Amino acid sequence: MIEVDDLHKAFGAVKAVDGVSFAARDGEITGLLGPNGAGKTTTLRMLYTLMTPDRGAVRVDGLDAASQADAVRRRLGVLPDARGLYKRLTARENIEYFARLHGLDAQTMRSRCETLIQALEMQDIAARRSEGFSQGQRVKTAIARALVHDPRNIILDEPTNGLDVMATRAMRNFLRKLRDEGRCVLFSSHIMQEVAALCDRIVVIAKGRVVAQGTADELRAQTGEANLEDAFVHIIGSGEGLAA
Ligand SMILES: Nc1ncnc2c1ncn2[C@@H]1O[C@H](COP(=O)(O)OP(=O)(O)OP(=O)(O)O)[C@@H](O)[C@H]1O
Repeated sequence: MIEVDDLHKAFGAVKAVDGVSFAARDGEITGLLGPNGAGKTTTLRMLYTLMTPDRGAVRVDGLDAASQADAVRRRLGVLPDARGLYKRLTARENIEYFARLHGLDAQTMRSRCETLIQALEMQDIAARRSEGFSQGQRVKTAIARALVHDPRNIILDEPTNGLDVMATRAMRNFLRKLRDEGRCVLFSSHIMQEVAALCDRIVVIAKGRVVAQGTADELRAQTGEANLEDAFVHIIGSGEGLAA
């Protein structure tokens, strides 16, 4: 469970995040949807303790991210916006390296790696050096790496960015599987169809503020629009920046 209470972050005169509050629950996929520059990445960075908020609080499974940052990090698996891999290492070695950083013993490390390689269908790339990997192969490796310590809460910044149709479908199924295991899955996207297809709850963010939140049905009901695309346009005030 991730709880966000009145987060603020400014860069000089730019108020990137201006009072964001929401909760992402266990056993649900929560989508943070907003146009380019809305403040999604900045919000997520504060959630996974990379950035300190100017104001506000984040709690993960009830733990405060500011005062208990290490415990919070252990409970989080993060796919950040930059998916840097160690290019001299194979996919498996990239994953194992993170397992060691998390202090996993050798047997747990091997079994977690194997489970993730199977679940993400990475058998063909596991022994390949990651230099030259396609975008989809890079994302898979980065996700496996993020989940190696079996976290209860998973944060993904635009996980399907740059993926083709098949890879996007596979990613959606994988996120549903994590949800069905009872985990808390939170991801950002500027693609409304993506969020509509996948999310149990949607948090719509624009200009650093939450402008609506709820299930797809609730958002449609709040706006009086028959379809979700029209509801988003209604909420945000324009369709600009919400790519199809
Ligand atoms: N490190 C930074 N320094 C200065 N301004 C920043 C920084 N990070 C973000 N911003 C600004 O904060 C605002 C929100 O950016 P953010 O990256 O959080 O948006 P986003 O919703 O993730 O957008 P996108 O969909 O384009 O990735 C933007 O105006 C951006 O230019």
